[in-house]
Amino acid sequence: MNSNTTVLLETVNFAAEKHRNQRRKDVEGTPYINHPIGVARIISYEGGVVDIEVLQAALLHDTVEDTDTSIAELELIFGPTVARIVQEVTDDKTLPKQERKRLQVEHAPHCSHQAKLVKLADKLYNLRDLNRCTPTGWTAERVQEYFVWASMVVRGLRGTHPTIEEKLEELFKQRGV
Ligand SMILES: Nc1nc2c(ncn2[C@@H]2O[C@H](COP(=O)(O)OP(=O)(O)O)[C@@H](OP(=O)(O)OP(=O)(O)O)[C@H]2O)c(=O)[nH]1
Repeated sequence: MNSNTTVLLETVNFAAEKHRNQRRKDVEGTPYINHPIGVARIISYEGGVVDIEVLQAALLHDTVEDTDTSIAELELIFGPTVARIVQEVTDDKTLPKQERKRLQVEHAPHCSHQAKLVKLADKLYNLRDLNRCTPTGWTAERVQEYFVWASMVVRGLRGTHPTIEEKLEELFKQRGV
């Protein structure tokens, strides 16, 4: 087995352990790990990106925001580049939600190319998921607001990956955003 395969399996296993007890907000309670795996798959399969550190960061992108994982732990296990990309896509959960959302729009254009790829794929996955089913407790208005906000973040990520951006633009168009 080549070493990239080993590295990716180590990474997905780490993420699965960390997200072990978390579920998505859909009615079926889909295991949370489906999301980071799906984000990495968009970058790899749909985007044709082979940068292993981007794929690792995609698999790990919610571990710091949503579990007990620290950036230092990621740096120790996966190295400084992966840890830095995850840091760039991690929201500060101590801030009020509206402030977090505002900061994502503000920071998007200043992210590294690698972090922009993860952000684009994260948004594409979540928007497709919203089209698939409405999370528990969400109104149609809240879904529409998420589309509008995501379009503002994606605007700041333009010029990163034409194919993934086209797929996002198609979803925004369908929603009249
Ligand atoms: N569409 C969808 N999203 C779900 C589901 N379960 C969990 N989520 C997560 O919910 C977040 C969006 O919900 P919000 O209410 O806007 O944000 P919040 O959870 O941070 O408060 C996204 O996480 P995030 O890391 O905050 O991403 P982002 O909003 O920063 O892009 C998304 O990954 C689901 O079943 N469907």
